[in-house]
Amino acid sequence: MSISVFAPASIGNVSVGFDVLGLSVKPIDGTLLGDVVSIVQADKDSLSVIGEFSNKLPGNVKDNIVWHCLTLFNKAMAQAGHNTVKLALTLDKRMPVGSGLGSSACSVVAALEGLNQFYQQFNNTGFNQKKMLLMMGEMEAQISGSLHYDNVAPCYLGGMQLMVPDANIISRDLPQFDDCFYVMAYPGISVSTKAAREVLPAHYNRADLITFGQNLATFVDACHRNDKAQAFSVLTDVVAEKYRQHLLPKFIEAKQYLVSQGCLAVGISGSGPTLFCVVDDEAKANKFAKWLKINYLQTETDGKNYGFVHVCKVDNQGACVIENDT
Ligand SMILES: Nc1ncnc2c1ncn2[C@@H]1O[C@H](COP(=O)(O)OP(=O)(O)OP(=O)(O)O)[C@@H](O)[C@H]1O
Ligand SMILES: N[C@@H](CCO)C(=O)O
Repeated sequence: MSISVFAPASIGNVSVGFDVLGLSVKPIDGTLLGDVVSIVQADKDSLSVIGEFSNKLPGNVKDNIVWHCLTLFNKAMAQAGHNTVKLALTLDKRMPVGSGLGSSACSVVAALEGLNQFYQQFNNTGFNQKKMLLMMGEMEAQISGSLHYDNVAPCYLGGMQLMVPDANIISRDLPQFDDCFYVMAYPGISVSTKAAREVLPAHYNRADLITFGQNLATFVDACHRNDKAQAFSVLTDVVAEKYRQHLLPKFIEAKQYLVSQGCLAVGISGSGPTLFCVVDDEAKANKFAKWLKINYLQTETDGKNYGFVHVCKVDNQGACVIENDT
């Protein structure tokens, strides 16, 4: 028996909800923007890493977050009194590391959901959604140095997710705007989440605190009322963007251009360097994607260009089984 699970890219923060809001996205051309983990029963536990961005990961597979997911999952199964078997895992690392697209979250979600789906079919065991989210949060915290669900929750559940301070709920699905396009521009350079958190101030002034609360509350209210104009008029980040934008070459110029051309909003996806731009017109989305390809992509220190631009919509499905051979 073998199973493959895909976990999609996501926009952490969505500008107004630092650490508490996230949106899952999928390219409209059908590209699989996310990681895939495949699992098959074997004589011993193993992990192989393949894919375009596999060479950016630790050389020792035991340092790969997917291996840690297997260890954590097996421990939880033992604690619950469930049997486990030896497994061969393959990670297809399709997501660039340190991209702001929730790359580690994609690996964590694909691995844990893959294991859960495997055991549900293998011996009718496994865990509920809440336990799964808790394990995903624990793995994401281990890798990025702080507990935040704004990538793992949308990646796992799909749609737009608002993290709530209630351990019994963790994440709430927010209504979002089906006619919107999210142009995602990954410039091809890496920004570590840890480093991008270290540049943030430890304290914020009262004016920023009030603006933050007002923007997030207005955005959530507008989503519930399906008021697109109001929602995107307040999509402004006073917590991270001004402190991080110097880590993103050409971000300020790109934002200025896109805003001048009438997009609904522009922001940093997660901790960057990916830029996201929201529009409700496909022709405009394609035009901006073309512009970003020419003007936002960078050359890495090895002289190569790893960047890409995708026109996306919201991925309402989240993690899903893409192959199931029983
Ligand atoms: N399967 C994996 N996927 C991604 N990163 C991994 C994985 N396994 C180990 N790592 C390590 O975890 C760290 C991830 O760093 P970081 O949190 O900055 O990246 P990220 O999750 O890709 O960022 P982002 O959420 O902005 O896309 C890197 O040092 C990377 O080598
Ligand atoms: N909310 C996190 C997302 C990291 O991808 C941050 O901005 O640091």
